[in-house]
Amino acid sequence: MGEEAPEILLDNLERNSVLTYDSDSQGYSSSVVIGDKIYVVGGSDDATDLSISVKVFDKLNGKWLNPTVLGTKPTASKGHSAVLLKTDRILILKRDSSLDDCFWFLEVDTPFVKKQKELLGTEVVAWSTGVTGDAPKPIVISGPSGVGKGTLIAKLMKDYPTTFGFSVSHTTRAPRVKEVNGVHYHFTERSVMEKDVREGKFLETASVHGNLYGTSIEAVETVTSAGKRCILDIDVQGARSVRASSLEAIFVFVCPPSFEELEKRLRSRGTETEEQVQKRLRNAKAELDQGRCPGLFDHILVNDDLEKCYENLKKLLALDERPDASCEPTVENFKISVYHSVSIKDQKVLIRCKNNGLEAETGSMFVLDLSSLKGGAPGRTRGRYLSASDSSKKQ
Ligand SMILES: Nc1ncnc2c1ncn2[C@@H]1O[C@H](COP(=O)(O)OP(=O)(O)OP(=O)(O)O)[C@@H](O)[C@H]1O
Ligand SMILES: Nc1nc2c(ncn2[C@@H]2O[C@H](COP(=O)(O)O)[C@@H](O)[C@H]2O)c(=O)[nH]1
Repeated sequence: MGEEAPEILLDNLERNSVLTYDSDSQGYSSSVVIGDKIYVVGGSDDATDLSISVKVFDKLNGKWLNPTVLGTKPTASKGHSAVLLKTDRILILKRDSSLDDCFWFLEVDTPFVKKQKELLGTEVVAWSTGVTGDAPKPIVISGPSGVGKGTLIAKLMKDYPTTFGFSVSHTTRAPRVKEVNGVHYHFTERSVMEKDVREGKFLETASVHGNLYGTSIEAVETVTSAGKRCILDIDVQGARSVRASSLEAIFVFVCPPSFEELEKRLRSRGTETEEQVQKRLRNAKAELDQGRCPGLFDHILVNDDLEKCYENLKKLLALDERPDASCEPTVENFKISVYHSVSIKDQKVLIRCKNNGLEAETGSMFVLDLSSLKGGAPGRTRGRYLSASDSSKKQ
């Protein structure tokens, strides 16, 4: 496309959103105007790129900006529609896709994207996929080293392997004897991890006991894409960063019954040198103070008797559990056809699918309720409630 402004051919939608045919790349793209920028979604020049591409044209200086694209990208489709929602995100409706792959949100100015723009110093956009219902929130488990976080999480994962999934962190620390790369951690060189941090691949990072640790956006997405509830084992600094992010989670702080017992557990684990044990115990004092800071953690658990603590953890997770997404009604035979139109009215996106281009009266209409949407990048956009009207069955 060179330095030319995107050519807007067909104004088929309200609110600055149009579908275009991009003759250079032989693919459909849509252009959405927000302020001084035009977001061109799709129509990649790169034949090897199997995902929907994003380009940004700056109207002020007449230049194309190459944005950093965060999150899992949607795979390319045979076409899509784009609808501007407020001024911070664009809804992309993929044609001929299953319900689970049809609704995507391209965030262009949400709080998460704004923060990443600041951090990276580049233009940033972030993808988030829409999921039905109020999927259960991720669980952040923090507490001083040796308190038993890993032990409690291992029990949960063993008892509920299809419900919970562990967010595998990155760390620059050396692996312990029984630790497996990719299972317990992604063991990484500091320079590699720092580069990934600069490229915006991390939800949070912290320097803990002299090493760098971090949760990548991909680690969380891998778990949620498998339909599981994500568990993060991170330190208090990490919990604070996640709290400040747009990832809505439940925060649990695990305390030892006493400092002496914590020291005993840490030593009996036998994985650290004396010098490292001393460092971890020093840090534990500060962590215990911060853990009690009001507003950071939703629940505090004392891990005295392991079985009792585990029972309490399970109770609080059940308490916070939202109705299972699979209980949400679903639309039968949902598919966005070639001939469709999209409009917004009263917080609702109306999608009219016609059987062909001529018969205006036949086909189906689907309604997406915008008022129930929450969350978003770096997680999923939850609360995607869709209903069908006229010839389509009601959910
Ligand atoms: N309630 C408990 N009573 C006695 N020992 C326990 C209890 N919970 C855990 N432990 C033991 O304490 C040691 C430390 O536990 P664990 O490795 O799970 O801690 P952690 O909080 O994950 O530590 P780190 O943050 O360093 O990874 C382990 O040897 C574990 O078996
Ligand atoms: N902020 C983050 N903290 C993390 C992450 N992964 C683990 N941790 C915390 O580090 C300490 C030490 O862990 P260890 O395995 O070396 O004993 C512990 O408190 C973990 O909770 C992370 O991704 N981010």
